[in-house]
Amino acid sequence: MKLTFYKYQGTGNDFVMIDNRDLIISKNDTKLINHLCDRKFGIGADGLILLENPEDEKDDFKMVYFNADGNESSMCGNGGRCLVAFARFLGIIEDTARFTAIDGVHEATVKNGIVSLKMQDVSEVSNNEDFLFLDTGSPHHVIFSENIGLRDIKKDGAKVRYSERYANGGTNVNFVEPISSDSFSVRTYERGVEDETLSCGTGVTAVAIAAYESGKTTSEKVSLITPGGDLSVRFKKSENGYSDIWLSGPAEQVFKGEIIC
Ligand SMILES: N[C@H](CCC[C@H](N)C(=O)O)C(=O)O
Repeated sequence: MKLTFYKYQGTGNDFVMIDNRDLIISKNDTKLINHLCDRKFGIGADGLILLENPEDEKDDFKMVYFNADGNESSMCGNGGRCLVAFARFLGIIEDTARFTAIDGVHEATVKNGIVSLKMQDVSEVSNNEDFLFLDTGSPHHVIFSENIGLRDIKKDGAKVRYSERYANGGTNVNFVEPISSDSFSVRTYERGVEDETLSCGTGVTAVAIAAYESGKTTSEKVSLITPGGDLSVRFKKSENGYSDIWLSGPAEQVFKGEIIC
């Protein structure tokens, strides 16, 4: 089969994007999806995203996300932002979008090359002595630490991800260093990639909320500096938790390609 695909990246988190409105790709083809994401034998990416026709008539499209290991996964924030840019490129939307992903409905806007994605509300944040845990569409373990630039993220992240605490399904792991009262440097180990990625959208969203929850910021708008680029997260704190959460940053098409598979 000759497959047309597009490669997108959002602050260095990169994805194979496929217009699957004709359902050419089966969601059960783990082997194919893993091959397409392989950086030596395939196209290479942190994940693969199918754009499909909406099931809800109020939606513009549907998002199906797979980690590089080929397994369908929980929500991908940077992937959602890239999918909005892809839908705009295909002419499906103009500057606003509404779509459904595995964690529910998302709204998005596109302005001056920046894609802003509304994330699901967060009602529970587990604030422990040396880490916080919350789910922003994907599960995130958040550790505030000094000198994160010196860390071996793959080693330190895998230790947490495969620990007894997360035996049931694992987690993503974020290492965070405060830069100012409203900006933080973040490095992320991603479940399903099983390595450090250059940024993680649900991860920086979790970091922004964890910073507020643990008193490391009093701002409801936070800058997150990742090895792949800068992201911004804004939210509203209420007595029920966190809502009106928006993840903003660039999302770019790198190339279009064809692959025989
Ligand atoms: N690897 C994550 C999903 C993708 C998250 C990340 N790429 C993002 O931008 O949110 C997981 O299995 O929970």
